[in-house]
Amino acid sequence: MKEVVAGIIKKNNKLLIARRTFPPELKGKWEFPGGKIEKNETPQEGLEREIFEELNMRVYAGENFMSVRHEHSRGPINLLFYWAEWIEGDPILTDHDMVAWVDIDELNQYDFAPADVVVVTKLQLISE
Ligand SMILES: Nc1nc2c([nH]c(=O)n2[C@H]2C[C@H](O)[C@@H](COP(=O)(O)OP(=O)(O)OP(=O)(O)O)O2)c(=O)[nH]1
Repeated sequence: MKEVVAGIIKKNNKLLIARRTFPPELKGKWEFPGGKIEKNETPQEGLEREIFEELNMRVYAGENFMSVRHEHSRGPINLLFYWAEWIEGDPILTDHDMVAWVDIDELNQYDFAPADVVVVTKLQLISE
C-alpha cells in the first residue's frame, strides 16, 4: 500500500497548512504538507525531505500523531501524520498554490482533503 507522510508543522504555536493543486479531485483542498515515503527511508526522513523539496523549508520531524487509511480513486493509501518543528526558511510554493500559518482553532475554517478531516477534529479535541 502507498505510504504517505504528512507534517503537522509548528512555528510559534501556529500550524502550517497548504492548498493542493492536483489531482483534480483534491485541487483546492487544504492538507498538511508531505508526500510519499521512499524505500529505505523512515517516515521522519521522508517528511523532512518532502518539506524541503516542496516548500524549501527545513523542519525537524518528531512523534507520530495518528495514522489514517484512506481509499483514494487510485487505490488505498496509508497517511502517517507526524508532528514537526519548523527550523528555517519561509515556504516557497512549488506544488501548492497557497499556504497559511494558523491556530488550531482556525483549522475548521478551511476545506480539508477528506482524509484530513479526522486529523483536524482530533487536533481540536486535544487543544480544548
Ligand atoms: N501530503 C499529503 N497528502 C495527502 C494528505 N491528505 C491526502 O489525502 N493526501 C493524499 C494526496 C495524494 O494522493 C497523496 C500524497 O501524494 P503527494 O502528491 O503529496 O506526494 P508526492 O509529492 O510524493 O507525489 P508525487 O507526485 O511525487 O508522486 O496523499 C495530506 O494531508 N498531506
